[in-house]
Amino acid sequence: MHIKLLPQLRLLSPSLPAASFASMKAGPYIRSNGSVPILGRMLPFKHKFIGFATRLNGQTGSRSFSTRPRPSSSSEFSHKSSGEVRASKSLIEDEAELSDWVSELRTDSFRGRLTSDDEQLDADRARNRDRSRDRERNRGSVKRRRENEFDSFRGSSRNGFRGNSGDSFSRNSRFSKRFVSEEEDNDKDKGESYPRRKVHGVRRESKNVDSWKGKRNERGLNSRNIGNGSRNLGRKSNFRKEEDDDASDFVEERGRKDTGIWGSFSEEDSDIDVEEEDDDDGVFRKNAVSALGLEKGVTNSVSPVSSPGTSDSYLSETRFDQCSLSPLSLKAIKDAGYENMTVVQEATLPVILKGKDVMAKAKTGTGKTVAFLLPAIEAVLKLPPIGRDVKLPPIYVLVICPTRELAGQAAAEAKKLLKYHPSIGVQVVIGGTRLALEQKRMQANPCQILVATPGRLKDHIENTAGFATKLKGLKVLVLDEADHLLDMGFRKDIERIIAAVPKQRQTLLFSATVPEEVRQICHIALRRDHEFINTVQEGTEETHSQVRQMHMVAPLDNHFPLLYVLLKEHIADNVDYKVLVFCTTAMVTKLVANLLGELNLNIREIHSRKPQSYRTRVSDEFRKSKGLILVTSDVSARGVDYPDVTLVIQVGLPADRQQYIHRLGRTGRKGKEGDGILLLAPWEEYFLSSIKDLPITKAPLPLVDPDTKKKVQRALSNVEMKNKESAYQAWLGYYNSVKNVGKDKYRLVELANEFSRSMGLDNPPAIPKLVLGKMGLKNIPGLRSKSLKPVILYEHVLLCNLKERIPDEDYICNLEETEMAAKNLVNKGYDPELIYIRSLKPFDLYTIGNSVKRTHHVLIVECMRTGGIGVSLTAATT
Ligand SMILES: Nc1ncnc2c1ncn2[C@@H]1O[C@H](COP(=O)(O)OP(=O)(O)OP(=O)(O)O)[C@@H](O)[C@H]1O
Repeated sequence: MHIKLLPQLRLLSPSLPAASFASMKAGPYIRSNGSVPILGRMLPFKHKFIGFATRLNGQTGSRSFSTRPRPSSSSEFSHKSSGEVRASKSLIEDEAELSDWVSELRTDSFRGRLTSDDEQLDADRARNRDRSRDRERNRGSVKRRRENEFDSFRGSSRNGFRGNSGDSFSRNSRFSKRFVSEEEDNDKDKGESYPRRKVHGVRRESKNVDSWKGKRNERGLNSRNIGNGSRNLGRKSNFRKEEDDDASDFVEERGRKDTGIWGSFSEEDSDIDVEEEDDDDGVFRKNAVSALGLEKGVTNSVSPVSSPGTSDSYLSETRFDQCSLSPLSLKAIKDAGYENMTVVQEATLPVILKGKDVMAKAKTGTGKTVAFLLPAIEAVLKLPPIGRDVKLPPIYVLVICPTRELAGQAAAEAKKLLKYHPSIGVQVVIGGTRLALEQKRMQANPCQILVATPGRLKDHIENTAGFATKLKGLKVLVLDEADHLLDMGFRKDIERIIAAVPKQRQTLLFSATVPEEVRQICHIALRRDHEFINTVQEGTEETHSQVRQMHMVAPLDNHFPLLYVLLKEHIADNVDYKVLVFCTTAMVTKLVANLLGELNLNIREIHSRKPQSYRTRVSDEFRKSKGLILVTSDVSARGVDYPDVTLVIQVGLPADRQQYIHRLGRTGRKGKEGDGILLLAPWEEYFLSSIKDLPITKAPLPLVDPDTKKKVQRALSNVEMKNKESAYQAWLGYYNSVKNVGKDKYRLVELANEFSRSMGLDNPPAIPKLVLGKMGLKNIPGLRSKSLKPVILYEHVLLCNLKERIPDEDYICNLEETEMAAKNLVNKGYDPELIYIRSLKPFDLYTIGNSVKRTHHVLIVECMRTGGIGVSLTAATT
């Protein structure tokens, strides 16, 4: 059920059609302490306030709270065997943007001390030293004996290793290894550490790199030639495979049959001996059809590009001007400073220009955005101009990105490429901004290309007049970070969006990771004859070999001091340091940022609970800066292109293997060097099995001296109690959703309380009963619970000067923040039925209601301008 707040409908209750409220139950009459008099004073008319708490039959219970992407209902997560949890889209990740200051819930504040464990720390150090020594002994041929791996890691940065990496990459790019030969794969199967290849080129230019590579070789991992390989110059060796497809509802809707086309095409298929064929676009492909014995019923092609998977080179030898692009596009490309195509661009451009659907996989930071934007722009250029009399000019290209930052970035790249095509307009629609503003902007400006986040796009489809009609002219649909968008968290929105665009269209799916599950369901979006262009050779690393990856395992209560030491060490070694610290949830991010700020590090923080304007500002600043640390949740995990990031630290479990790879991919972009550290607690170590094919090595823990420990303790005691409480609750919610940890609730609570102690708290903070219920943690020993009161959110237009006169339990927001505040409160465990919004603008309230209803099912809105009475908006759309 979807109730619109039309101006005429402002007066609720008796006059509303009974059917509209059939599923609602009148809630308690809510009086807010003191709020009515204040509002009454502000308004020249008599003010009444009636609240209607509505309840959606059966839905309340099913909407479980989680700090993780979306609720903990088991159906909404797909668990991987290794214990990974494929996180669904978070309420807080992108759709639920939350006002920072609104999170100031009153709580009993108490500060504790940091419990440290020197003995454990020392034991860890000793163990790691031993392990390190063993490794050293085994190494034998390593020229420079290192005191320990951590020092070596630091040393490599000191030696200026990073400096010339970019060059080495462009020099060696070529068509590195395009295809793994049988010989190489056999080597791999035998566990040989270094594939023998008939290749030319440089292995590594830096000694440090060599030493790292040596380490990898010892581990039997895929150390490889870098930036070189068999030079099939001017050629591309792909192979093609087609197979039978089954029907799928969605594809039938699009008028074609499709199936889990990837299902039977395993990664080992790339070992198949193939025969080369010259394609008409000048691209050599290796046709695997006959070799695969799949001639019958073959429907799609899979084209691992032969070289890039084994090369860390991101540039190909092909120049943009060798491709049939419009002269004005070429001019813009030149202005952007791009001359040669990147490998993924070279591989995909000819295929996309031919109009084919493409799913492309290419490593992080290798130019996928241009790879899909450029041919999409060319497609628009080929279309006949729209007559002036057309009232609703179509949107031709729709790019969907999972986060706002990414959407903004893609739009900026599109604008660069459109520099000399002024008649083609790019617009962005993302959450956290006013729907009405976006509506106006789209009306007033050309919008042939639209970049959007899924939730807001769905909002426009449902609520913006004429928008659905404009989408009917769509020619190209792009899903950036496609695996994430097709994951459970976004799936419903994406399906709804796909249903709203024409079946006859070109679809492009791009990502650095394409797990098997996504291959199975990509037919939701793609045509049966699409091509899978994989520039990451199957069976080889999905990460860049010039990024050194390490993990450290330490008890939870050592994590904060260790993080501090790691950052200090890195800063000391890198004048131009630029670090990303990934935390598990938004509230943990906030806590860590507070702590590091207290420790006088140059910190910025970004997560979904920050207002969009703040996020944009911080993101822009970090892009341009050096000497800065960005503490972040997963809003920065994918796609965000921050140049020259020197170190990525991941604290705690990443949501899954893909997320680990994407987070790590914020460094090592465009062939640059970088470092990655994963900091885990001992009980999180199991995660390593899901990334065991990646060249990640265990590093001994750096020394944390007693002074440093005390310093961190002091800093922790300065962090506000409410931040610790929020972090504790968020931490509990996150790990509760992680199958391996959350399955044993008793153990989970023990660990959460360990986390609480690591923040310096003697007693764990109390958690709202409602939240505990939703997390399935009622009556688990070790938890403390509390009840919550109703809350009223005030739109601040008239009340901003009266903040101090508003009772404590109420909040003042501007209009965007009202929505965020509501979500924030729900995330904190407030019952949505006890959240009330007061505002003066019926239209905007309508907008808020419709946005919020996606995730929260009840908001009660009071329309005072007309002296109206409360109107209930419900989240139910069915
Ligand atoms: N042909 C090119 N030559 C040089 N630089 C390029 C070229 N194409 C793109 N770039 C630059 O490469 C950088 C990385 O590009 P982009 O962000 O599209 O990578 P990506 O593959 O999408 O990464 P991720 O997987 O993290 O999303 C950007 O700064 C972009 O401007």
